[in-house]
Amino acid sequence: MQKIALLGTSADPPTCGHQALLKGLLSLYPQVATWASDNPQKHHGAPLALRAQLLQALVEEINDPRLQQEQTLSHPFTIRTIEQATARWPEAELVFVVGSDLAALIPGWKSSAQWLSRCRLAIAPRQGWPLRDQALADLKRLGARIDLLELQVPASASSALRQSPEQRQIPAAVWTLLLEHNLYGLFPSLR
Ligand SMILES: Nc1ncnc2c1ncn2[C@@H]1O[C@H](COP(=O)(O)OP(=O)(O)OP(=O)(O)O)[C@@H](O)[C@H]1O
Ligand SMILES: O=C(O)c1ccc[n+]([C@@H]2O[C@H](COP(=O)([O-])O)[C@@H](O)[C@H]2O)c1
Repeated sequence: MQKIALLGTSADPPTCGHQALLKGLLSLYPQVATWASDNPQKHHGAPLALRAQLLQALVEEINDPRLQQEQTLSHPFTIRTIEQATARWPEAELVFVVGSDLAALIPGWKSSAQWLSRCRLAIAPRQGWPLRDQALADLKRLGARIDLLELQVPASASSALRQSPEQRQIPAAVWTLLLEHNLYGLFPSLR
């Protein structure tokens, strides 16, 4: 069965961390799908349609035919995303990817045991967020089948960049759009 890695992101904004993660996934999986979504536990800095555009710019910059932006998978709740992905690729083995910062939170997500039974869960290391044995044990108790990914991803975080945008931590094509739309207070005098 062909594996498809699925990476949902708030893309608020996409960072060099997302870029490295997507490229790393392309080195591990034959196909990678990404989308911008709302996170039910967060307030976002830009509207979803604009965040989807930012992510599209990153996907185009990476420019690999095995990477696609699948906005149809976008839903705040992963259970719905997995249902959509199963309908989209009924023959594939789905691999839902998260950074290690989310590992301990997944048991609190809507219907997590239900969607974990329908895909594999891949966890990428996130600097500053060591994967705790307790988090792994809790996920396994819920039935998760887990892949621990050996990837090097820079420590960039969208929340920090919303507070203080830093060009070297944002992919070039995304930066161009941030300037164009004056996002995240890049030009305070125009706010
Ligand atoms: N630098 C990074 N290293 C590893 N994983 C990352 C990194 N940045 C994002 N991810 C992962 O990518 C997915 C999407 O992350 P998201 O778009 O929420 O970015 P974020 O930087 O965590 O945002 P925020 O700072 O606003 O919480 C999550 O699974 C997250 O763990
Ligand atoms: O299903 C949930 O309850 C749930 C709670 C928080 C986040 N998610 C999903 O997890 C993915 C990563 O979210 P984020 O905000 O870290 O980019 C994204 O696809 C969200 O829709 C899902």
